[in-house]
Amino acid sequence: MSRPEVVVHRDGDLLAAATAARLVTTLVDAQTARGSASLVLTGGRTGIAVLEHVRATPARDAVDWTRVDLYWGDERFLPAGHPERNETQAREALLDHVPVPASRVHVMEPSDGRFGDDPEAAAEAYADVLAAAARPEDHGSEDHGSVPSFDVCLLGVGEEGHVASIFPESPAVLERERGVVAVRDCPKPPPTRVSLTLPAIRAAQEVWLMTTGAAKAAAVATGLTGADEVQLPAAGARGRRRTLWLLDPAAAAKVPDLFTPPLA
Ligand SMILES: O=C(O)[C@H](O)[C@@H](O)[C@H](O)[C@H](O)COP(=O)(O)O
Repeated sequence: MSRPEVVVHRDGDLLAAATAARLVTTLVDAQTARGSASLVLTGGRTGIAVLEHVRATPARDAVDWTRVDLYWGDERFLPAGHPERNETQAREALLDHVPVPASRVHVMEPSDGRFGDDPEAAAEAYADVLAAAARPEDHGSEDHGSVPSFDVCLLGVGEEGHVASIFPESPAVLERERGVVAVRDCPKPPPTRVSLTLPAIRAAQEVWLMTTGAAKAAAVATGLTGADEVQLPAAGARGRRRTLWLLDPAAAAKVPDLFTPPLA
């Protein structure tokens, strides 16, 4: 597992633009090396802003969108097309604007989908989707079920240190075997969600935690300086090859000097 690195961008808009540029380059590199690329999307303001910037940059055409597999780190368990679904927001921000084939957009089931109002069944179905995409060489040291070694996993960070829908001291953060779980009574609305677990996130080659604003500063500093993942799930979100915290100055304000390189 990789050691976290920190990049501090001058403001939130620049962070989203620079992360979009980083993402385009990383997807191109993965396609050059392997023929296709895989990306885990996140909900939240920063994650969606990054997708809007990808859409706006002419460099997005350097990516062969017909050879990108898209997954979600978590989904708000709502009816299909609901404006609060992470899928709906990602489609509007980017996916409706690039030629990604429907067969490569791996959504978590909505609450009016194949399994109706049963988030546990939706989670199990998503675990099957991931298992079908995993290759033998993707198996890592953790027993997370079978999960592809995603090229990049994007994550937002909550004020109390949640990532995806993995909240402090919740059943999801304690999960060691399954790669996907249903989440109930989630403190951030809506209360019912489906989420990857930390072991599944750690199957990714690169994990990018993106956040802005003073409200996140304590969680960021604690997450970077040795917190227990059960108390602060972001601390346990690491990539196999790279773990990047992409911050604005307000979110980075409490990070010890050692971690904060000059503004980018
Ligand atoms: O579906 C969601 O709500 C998320 O995936 C969640 O984990 C989000 O990324 C964080 O809460 C940060 O959200 P902001 O970027 O809006 O602060």
